Amino acid sequence: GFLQVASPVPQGPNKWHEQFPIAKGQRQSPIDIVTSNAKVDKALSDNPLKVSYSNNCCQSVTNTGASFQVVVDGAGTEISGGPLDSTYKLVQFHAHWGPLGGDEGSEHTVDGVTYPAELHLVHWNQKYKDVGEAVDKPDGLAVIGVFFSRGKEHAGFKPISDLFAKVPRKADKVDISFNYDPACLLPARRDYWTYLGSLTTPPLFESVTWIVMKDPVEVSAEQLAALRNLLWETPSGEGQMCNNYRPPQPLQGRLVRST
Ligand SMILES: CNS(=O)(=O)c1c(F)c(F)c(SCCO)c(F)c1F
Ligand SMILES: [Zn+2]
Repeated sequence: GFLQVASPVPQGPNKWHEQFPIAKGQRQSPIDIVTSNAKVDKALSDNPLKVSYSNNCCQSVTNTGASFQVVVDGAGTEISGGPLDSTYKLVQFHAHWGPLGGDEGSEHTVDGVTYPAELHLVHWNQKYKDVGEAVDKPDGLAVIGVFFSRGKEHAGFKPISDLFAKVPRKADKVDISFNYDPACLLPARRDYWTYLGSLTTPPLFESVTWIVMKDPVEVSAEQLAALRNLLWETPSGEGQMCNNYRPPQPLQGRLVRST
């Protein structure tokens, strides 16, 4: 369960509204993506999503106490096009996952189907001076979500998943000394669903243009298990970090568009 700094007992997602009323807002995330209700929007293909990351942008991996976070030096890590009206820069990526060996763990679901984990590549709108200014603006952030399915090892994710054992505790941090291009984590087919939503962890700001890739990428059972080398505080003391996902929230009449 999630930790709320204010109270000694961990407050799960169904209690967040007490401290963050926006939890019951009109554009909360994640959602269940009902594929038959998604509307193909030609404008998305007419102006394709452009992902141009550099391969020396990743600086370090840290344990945030809620996930791992690969911190990125935003230089040359831009996305634009598709649903975006401006250029956004990558600031970090992290993931959400479920219990050992289980099939739940993703935040978004597709026609009710869950995946064992979901990667989030977080970008901020360059019209703002920094991510701190962007984080609570309606067009402040763009998050690319990538579903992880259990299968063959993901060679591109291995250099990162091998680092989790080096950051077992909150605030542990290890530098990334090798070249790494986060674009290797994207599926080959770049089709996606997009909708207006929010952060999925407190403060739950309604500031995210979501871009959820349709195709999952395969990672091995061992790579999913490596996520549990990360530890966090549980009611009975330190334990394996898992189930750090928020379940789907009411769509509130929003339109989900599709390429
Ligand atoms: C989408 N996943 S999330 O809500 O859990 C999430 C997160 F965990 C982050 F740390 C950040 S960084 C914000 C400025 O630092 C973020 F934008 C997020 F959207
Ligand atoms: Zn996330």
